Amino acid sequence: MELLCNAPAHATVPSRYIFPPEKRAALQLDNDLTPDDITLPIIDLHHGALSDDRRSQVAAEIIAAGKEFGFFQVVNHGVEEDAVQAFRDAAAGFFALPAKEKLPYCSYDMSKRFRLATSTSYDRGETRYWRDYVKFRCYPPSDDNVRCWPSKPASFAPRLVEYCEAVHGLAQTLLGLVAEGLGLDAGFFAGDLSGGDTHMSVNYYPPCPDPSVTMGLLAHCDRHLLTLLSQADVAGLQAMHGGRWLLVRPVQGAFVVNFGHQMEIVTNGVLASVEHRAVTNSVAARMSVASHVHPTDGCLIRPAPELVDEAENPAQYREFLFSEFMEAYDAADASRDDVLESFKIRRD
Ligand SMILES: O=C(O)CCC(=O)C(=O)O
Ligand SMILES: [Fe+2]
Repeated sequence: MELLCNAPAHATVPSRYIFPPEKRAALQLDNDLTPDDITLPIIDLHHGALSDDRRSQVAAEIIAAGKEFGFFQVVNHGVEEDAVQAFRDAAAGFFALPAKEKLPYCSYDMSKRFRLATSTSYDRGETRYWRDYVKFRCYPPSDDNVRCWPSKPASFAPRLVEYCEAVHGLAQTLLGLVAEGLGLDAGFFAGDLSGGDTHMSVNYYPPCPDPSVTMGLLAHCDRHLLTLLSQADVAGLQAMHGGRWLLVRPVQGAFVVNFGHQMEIVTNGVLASVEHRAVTNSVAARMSVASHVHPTDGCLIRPAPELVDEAENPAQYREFLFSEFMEAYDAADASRDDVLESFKIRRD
């Protein structure tokens, strides 16, 4: 496997990474057209010390941000900056290992519990994406999960456990606030809907000599319930908003939060799963650490009856098991419209 992280710094872009002009990102970082008056909401969680009044205000902010953008950032979220940095350092250390140490992990087999790969396994064409990544189950630290994690660097596993414990707590806090903001029971998302193993993607985008001809990560929606992403201080993530790509500007210490397809379906379309992608830059390596909160495989997914009204607001999606959705997503190569098609209820 030809990993970008094994190559010396690139002086030029090899042709297999050059997208045809019509498929390039019209909006690049170097040519940032994102209007200053549209910025993603930054929501202050007050370190979890929320009085009842403040709680309902924060819950309302989250729902408003979710409806308008499907994306927001959280600060003062209670996850220690040291824990974030320590895991980021360990993950960067993994990509920096000698090629032969990483070789045993290289795989496009999606059933592997820890795998390292490049570009994407959603093959929508020949051109490669300027990205290496690892994907694995990061929480809970069960024996089945832990034994698949790399032993090098030695800090990887212990720092991962600390990071994921903290991020799990934050995810549950956010889900409680989402439920409250929607008028659901505070524990609505706490059972099977968020009870599957959390999956992590660590995406590594080395500096690219010509960002205008490459893409970091294809446009996609996340397939699960909720994503919490650390991008540190290097920009590259863009979210679709009003028909154009909006740059998710790095905010010191923040987590970027977005909703996956399951949230869109369970809320009957109120909190949409929004398309996003990553672009490259020529100056700095970028690493994003995405924690994906999953339902259990056997979880029955359906629009929440509390949010459905057969006369005024009928269910837009049929019932299904989460495992069925996972298969459909892979079969549709992560395309938003294609994957949702088979779960939508037709009314014409
Ligand atoms: O690199 C990024 O910021 C985007 C990562 C992402 O969308 C994902 O891992 O699902
Ligand atoms: Fe994503």
